[in-house]
Amino acid sequence: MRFLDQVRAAVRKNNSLVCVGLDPLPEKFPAHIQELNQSIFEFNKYIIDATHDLVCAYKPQVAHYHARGAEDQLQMTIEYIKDNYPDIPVILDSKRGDIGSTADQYATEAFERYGADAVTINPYMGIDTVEPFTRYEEKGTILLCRTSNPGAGAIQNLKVGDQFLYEVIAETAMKDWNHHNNIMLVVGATNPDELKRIRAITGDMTFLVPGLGAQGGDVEATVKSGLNSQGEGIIVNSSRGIIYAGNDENFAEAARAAAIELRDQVNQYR
Ligand SMILES: O=C(O)c1cc(=O)[nH]c(=O)n1[C@@H]1O[C@H](COP(=O)(O)O)[C@@H](O)[C@H]1O
Repeated sequence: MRFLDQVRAAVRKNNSLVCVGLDPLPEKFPAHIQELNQSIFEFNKYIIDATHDLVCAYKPQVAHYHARGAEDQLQMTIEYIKDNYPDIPVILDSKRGDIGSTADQYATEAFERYGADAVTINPYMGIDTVEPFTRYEEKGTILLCRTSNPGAGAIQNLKVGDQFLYEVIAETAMKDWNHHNNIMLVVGATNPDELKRIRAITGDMTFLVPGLGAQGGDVEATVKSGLNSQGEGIIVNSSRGIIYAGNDENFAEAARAAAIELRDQVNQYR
């Protein structure tokens, strides 16, 4: 099934636009999890089991695994989701971007080695660096457009003629690059005005929207600015706000409660 169809089906099945970010930091795990072999995988398993009926996607962020030499646990996490909750798509957050021949390898890594359903990439090197990903027609390619971090505006809000640079990215992605209808954009929840402008440019395109929870994005402004004409079109990510909601024996229940709260807040404004 195509990534966008997988997301749409999961959104409807779970009545949720929430994506849980799997950004493991072992030092933040509860003590009884820290003691386990393969603690990253064990932690993720609890979080996934506790939230799978509340989400439309999971998003493991690769640096959290690579930094600890835990690629095997990333692979096991993705396999666990595929084996147990095959309706929930997996977005590999790797923000790759490189010349075509290298991008080929990154696409192989994301889609063949890890079996991800979608991947985040940096589009600033141009179409030849994006195509190795979009060529996988069933998979999703999610381009950084207007990111959530504090320094983003200094570059992404530069004026190019009478447009902002992030608007050029959005328009180019939609009009010139989206031959297989499998491109999406990252638009941070910390910038509802930009979210609204990008929605106006891109019709019903789907956005990955990180920045709620730990980064302080406003749920109401995000949802109202980001929804498409179907009352969908945003995959709202929270990582730390959900997975570290508790840090004792009941951490999985706390994560579940945080995911329910975010799902319900988002749905309130749909
Ligand atoms: O591509 C991303 O996922 C991403 C883009 C962006 O603009 N901002 C952003 O925070 N992210 C990622 O989204 C997650 C946000 O985590 P929390 O702030 O803990 O919810 C992290 O994995 C970030 O790497």
